Amino acid sequence: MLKVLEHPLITHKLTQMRKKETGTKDFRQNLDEIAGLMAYEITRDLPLEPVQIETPVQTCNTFTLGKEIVLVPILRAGLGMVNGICNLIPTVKIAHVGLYRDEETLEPHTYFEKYPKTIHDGIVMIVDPMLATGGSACAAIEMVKRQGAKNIRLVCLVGAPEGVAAVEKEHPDVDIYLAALDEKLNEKGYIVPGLGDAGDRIFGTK
Ligand SMILES: O=P(O)(O)OC[C@H]1O[C@H](OP(=O)(O)OP(=O)(O)O)[C@H](O)[C@@H]1O
Ligand SMILES: O=c1cc[nH]c(=O)[nH]1
Ligand SMILES: [Mg+2]
Repeated sequence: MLKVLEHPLITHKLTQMRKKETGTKDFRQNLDEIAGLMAYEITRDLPLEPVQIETPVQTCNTFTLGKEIVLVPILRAGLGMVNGICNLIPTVKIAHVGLYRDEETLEPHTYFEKYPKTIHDGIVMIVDPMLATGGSACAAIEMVKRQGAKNIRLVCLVGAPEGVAAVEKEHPDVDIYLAALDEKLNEKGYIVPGLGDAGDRIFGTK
């Protein structure tokens, strides 16, 4: 399932990020804010479990979140989405998946992985601003599946049709959430119109 989260605040903030003159500080801040807004939409269907509590007035039958949520940022750029989501769901556990895309072959390479023990039982949200060829996302999904994860959502800011198709083909069980579905990839594998290299813009490495 692909869902493009169309919301005026998300669109406005993404436009600020796309502008080439936007510097590191504003790029990071807008990414942070969009990640929070996306998390609000994506968590609408989270399972709740019944609890009985005491209010100052009387006994109350109500609900709390029933499942642990595991956030999986794909390093580096995915780190830029962690704070915004943590602000909304402070109890999330955080895994880390280190992947970089070879600039020539566009193939993903793994350099780090670390997971909470309960990942197999949680609702897993893999986050990365960019879904280009889909190679990195598919590799991250395979990595969390190897840890036993079953309930997996992929949350990206900007996606290319090629990346969406790759994830849908290899992992039809994974729901994909985007803030925008762009036109295509260029000859270097960059998303068009896109926003450039997300990692470099977040961390100021270019
Ligand atoms: O869909 P794909 O074709 O795999 O491309 C997308 C990946 O490329 C970027 O990471 P990059 O390799 O630049 O690493 P970085 O986050 O460390 O900059 C981006 O953050 C994704 O992880
Ligand atoms: O457009 C793109 C494609 C891959 N990675 C990025 O950071 N940007
Ligand atoms: Mg990069």
